[in-house]
Amino acid sequence: MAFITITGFPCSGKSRRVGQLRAHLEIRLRSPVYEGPRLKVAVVSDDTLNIPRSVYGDGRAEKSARGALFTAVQRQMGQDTILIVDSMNYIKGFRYQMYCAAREHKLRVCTVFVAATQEQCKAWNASRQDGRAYAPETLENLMMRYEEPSSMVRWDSPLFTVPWIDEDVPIDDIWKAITEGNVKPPNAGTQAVPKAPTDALRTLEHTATTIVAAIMSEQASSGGIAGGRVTLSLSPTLKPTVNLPARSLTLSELQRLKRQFVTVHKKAITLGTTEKGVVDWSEESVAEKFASYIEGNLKP
Ligand SMILES: Nc1ncnc2c1ncn2[C@@H]1O[C@H](COP(=O)(O)OP(=O)(O)OP(=O)(O)O)[C@@H](O)[C@H]1O
Repeated sequence: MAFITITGFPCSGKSRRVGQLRAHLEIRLRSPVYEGPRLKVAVVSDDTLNIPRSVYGDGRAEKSARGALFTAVQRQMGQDTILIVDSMNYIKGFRYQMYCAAREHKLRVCTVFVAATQEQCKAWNASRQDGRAYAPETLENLMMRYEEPSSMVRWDSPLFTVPWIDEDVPIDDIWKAITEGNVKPPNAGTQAVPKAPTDALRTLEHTATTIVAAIMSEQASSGGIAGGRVTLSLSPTLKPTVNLPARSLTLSELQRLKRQFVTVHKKAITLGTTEKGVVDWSEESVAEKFASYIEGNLKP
């Protein structure tokens, strides 16, 4: 039914906010005036998966913890659940990956940004009594790497920011987003017949490569800066549009985005989300996904 992504600095009070949010949601779902479907509220977090904070000091362990979180999130997504993912979710690409999974499950989505100053997080971390404190250098490092959400990109929106001084979460707005918000279709085009994973992987790689080449050629033919809304003519029938910054783009930055994009989706394909029959790995859909990924990740 709905998927709520929590994001924020380490030790910024995310779990505390999730506690407030969960309590509000349960009260509303039990209220006699609630006439919607029967729903349960579920939370997936580092703690529900027994992931210790120490993984954030070790790249490989962190990566595998993120994989475990994503698998658990995918398993618990469903029409009968309001699922909250209570973790830092500090990587844009990871939030995007979960957003795509939510779309595939036809869920309403929203993001809650738990905002606290670095000093506040450090102070809370230092006085933490639950045995879950971060090592000070890990805390520092995570704050540096943190990629703030933006209401301008599809996968973070609608975005609700809860400053640390606020008493409570903006439950009315969140409730509206998850009960009345738009359910985005898995893709903009037609619902395609699911493809075999090998086909999907080929299309993914090939379409992204073609888009990178098309952007470079568009840029060359417009004198070095394409800028603005650009239509890419990939084939007579496939002409996605993409919004580009008004500056010269380098091949290596586009290739880096391509590699990130392919990695994120490769995971989704090999994890078997294609088998649910609702995922479209057609060229049109991949082109649309990659165009929006580029828009959200290119530096202005
Ligand atoms: N508003 C607040 N006032 C006082 N203490 C707070 C507040 N918010 C959080 N804390 C304290 O900060 C610590 C971390 O809180 P919490 O577990 O909610 O943060 P978190 O962001 O979920 O942490 P983590 O990054 O480890 O998941 C706890 O000891 C908690 O008591």
